[in-house]
Amino acid sequence: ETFPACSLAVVADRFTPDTTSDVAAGMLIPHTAPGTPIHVQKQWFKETFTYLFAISNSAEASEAGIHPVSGWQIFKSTPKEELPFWSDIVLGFRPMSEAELQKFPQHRFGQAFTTLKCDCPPYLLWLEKRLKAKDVQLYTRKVANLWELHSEYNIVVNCAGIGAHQLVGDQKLFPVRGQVLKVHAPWVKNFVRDGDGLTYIYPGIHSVTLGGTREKESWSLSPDPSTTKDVFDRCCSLEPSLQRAQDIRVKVGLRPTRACVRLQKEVLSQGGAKLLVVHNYGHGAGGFSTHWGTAKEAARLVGECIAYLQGSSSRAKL
Ligand SMILES: Cc1cc2nc3c(=O)[nH]c(=O)nc-3n(C[C@H](O)[C@H](O)[C@H](O)COP(=O)(O)OP(=O)(O)OC[C@H]3O[C@@H](n4cnc5c(N)ncnc54)[C@H](O)[C@@H]3O)c2cc1C
Ligand SMILES: O=C(O)CCC(=O)C(=O)O
Repeated sequence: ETFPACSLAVVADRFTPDTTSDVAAGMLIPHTAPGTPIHVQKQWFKETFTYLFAISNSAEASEAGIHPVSGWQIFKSTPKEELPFWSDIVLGFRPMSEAELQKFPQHRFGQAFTTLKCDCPPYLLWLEKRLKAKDVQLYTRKVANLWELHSEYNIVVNCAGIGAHQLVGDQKLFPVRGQVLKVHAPWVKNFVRDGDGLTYIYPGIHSVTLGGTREKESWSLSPDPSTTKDVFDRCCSLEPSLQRAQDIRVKVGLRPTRACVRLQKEVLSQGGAKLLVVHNYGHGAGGFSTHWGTAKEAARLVGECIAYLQGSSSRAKL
C-alpha cells in the first residue's frame, strides 16, 4: 500500500495455521525489551493499538478476529511500577477496587483495563486475503540463504521470526518456549493475567487461551502433558469455572526473543553483487502488540532501499 508501484511476494515455509503467530493469544499487552528505548516501544504499541482499534470498530471486525476485551492484571504484592508505559494507550486503565480484588483472594493489587485481542488464525487469514486482493503472490518455500532470492527480487524483508536464527545466523536471537491451551469456555468474558506473566486467561471469539510457560532456550515443539495439567490447574485457581471447560487443545510456540527487535537495513555484498535487506524480526512475547508499528518502520526502511536503487540505476544510466 505504501509503494503501489512495487510488486510484492511472500515466501514462507509455513503459513497460517502453522506459524508461531497461530499459537499466540494475540493480546495487546507489551513486554518491555531492554534494548529499545521506551518511547520507541510506546510508539510501536500506540500505532498498533490505533490501527487495530479502528478495525475492531468496523464491519470487518468479526472476520479479522479483532475485538476489545476487558479484564484484570493482578499481583500478589504491589509492583514497583504501578503505571506501565502503555497505561495511557489501553482504555480505562485504573487500579482495581477492593470489591473487585475479592474475586482473587491470593492477590493484593490489580489493574483493570480494556485492551484488544487478535484471534489467530482469523487475523492471519484476513491479512492474507488483503494481500491476495492486491495480487501479492504467496509461495511456500524454505529459504536456506537470503542470496537465493537475489535473482528474483530487489529487496528482501526478513520477517522470519525464530527462523532468523538459522537463516541469518543471529546468535542474539533465542527461543522462549510457550505452551498454552485453547479451550471452549464461552462464558469466560474477562481476561485475567497474573502480573508474573506466567498464568493468564485470555478469552477470544472462538476459544479461551490459557497460559502459560516461558522456557528460555528450549527448542522443543512437543507438548508436555505435566505442563498441560499445571497450566490448567493454575488457571482454574484464578477462574474456577474453567473446570467445566471443554475441547482442550494444546499448542506450543517459540517466542523469537532478543534484547531488541532487529529492525534495520543491511546491504549484503557478494562478488560485486548487492542484496538489500530490511530485517524485522525478534518480537519476543510482544509480536502482536507491536506488529503494525514495527511494520510501518520496516516499510519506511524499504522506501530508503527503493531510493537507493533508483539512485544507483540513474548513476548506471549515466
Ligand atoms: C504461547 C505464546 C503466546 C503468545 N501470546 C502473545 C500475545 O498474547 N500477544 C503478543 O503480542 N504476542 C504473543 N506472543 C508472541 C508472538 O506470537 C510472536 O512475537 C509473533 O508470533 C512473532 O511473529 P513473526 O511473524 O515474527 O514469527 P512467525 O509467526 O514465526 O512467522 C515467521 C514466518 O517466517 C517463516 N520462515 C522462517 N524461517 C524461514 C525460512 N528459512 N524460509 C522460509 N520461511 C521462513 C515461517 O514459516 C513463518 O511463516 C506469544 C507467543 C507464544 C509462543
Ligand atoms: O504476556 C502476555 O500476557 C502476552 C503475551 C503472552 O501471552 C505470552 O507471551 O505468553
